[in-house]
Amino acid sequence: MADISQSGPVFEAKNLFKSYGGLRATDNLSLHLETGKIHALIGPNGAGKTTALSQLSGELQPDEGQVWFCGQDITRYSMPKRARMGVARSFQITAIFDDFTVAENVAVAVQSRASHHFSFWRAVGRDSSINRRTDALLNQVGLVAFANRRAADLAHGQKRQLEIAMALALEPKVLLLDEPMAGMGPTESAQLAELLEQLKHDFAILLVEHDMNIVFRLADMISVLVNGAVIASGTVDEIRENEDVQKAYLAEGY
Ligand SMILES: Nc1ncnc2c1ncn2[C@@H]1O[C@H](COP(=O)(O)OP(=O)(O)OP(=O)(O)O)[C@@H](O)[C@H]1O
Repeated sequence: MADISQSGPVFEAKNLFKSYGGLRATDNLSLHLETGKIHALIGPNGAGKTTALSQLSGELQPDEGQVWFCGQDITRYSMPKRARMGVARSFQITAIFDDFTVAENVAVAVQSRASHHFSFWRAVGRDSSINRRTDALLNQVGLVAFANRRAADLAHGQKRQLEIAMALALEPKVLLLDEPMAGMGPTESAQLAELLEQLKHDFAILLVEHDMNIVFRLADMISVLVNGAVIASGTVDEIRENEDVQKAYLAEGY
């Protein structure tokens, strides 16, 4: 079992390298995540953000380097195993069933978690505990009013909220969010940003995001990736003022 009582970073990447042929997509990448903080990973198109995220989630193995979670080396663990331990990647591991209602989708996720978590069933009735947990998750992400709506009929932003509820059903400690605002209008983005701000108190969050307004609003820490390497890491103010970042990235109008 992972030790979650230790202090310090809950999740850490140490000196990751990943190459495709002659292309170094990840070049000595290190970063750490702490509970209560959002760490944004930004960089121009092709900088290696998705490749990095995939190594953190377990979808991709690094050529070199390590990934640590709660004091345990999880580098060789698969994505499902990491997810069960508490490392959730949204929005690619969660598949919404279009013909199910919103509540049914969340209930499926709750049930799948429960099947790996025997103590969940002790002393409580099976269905009522699933329903209670489902209701709590719908409440947490602001979808209670849509519980009985077909998932296919949700607006784009609501689907993202549903995906977050499904990710939270896994009882994660770490949330790896891959461009959660993609395809959203300003109102939906603002709503999701508000939700992430609430969630961050309980989780360690890595946010890969193109929308710099959202990044500057939400992030506690920012790492800037260029050609697979972190060229700067710091607070929002530090990154805004960093000349290398301005030259390599912000000046390009991102
Ligand atoms: N499976 C692969 N085979 C070969 N090259 C790859 C593969 N996956 C990614 N790459 C290359 O690695 C580099 C980093 O890609 P990646 O998708 O991680 O960047 P990104 O920062 O997420 O880009 P974007 O912001 O456009 O999504 C790119 O040059 C890309 O073409």
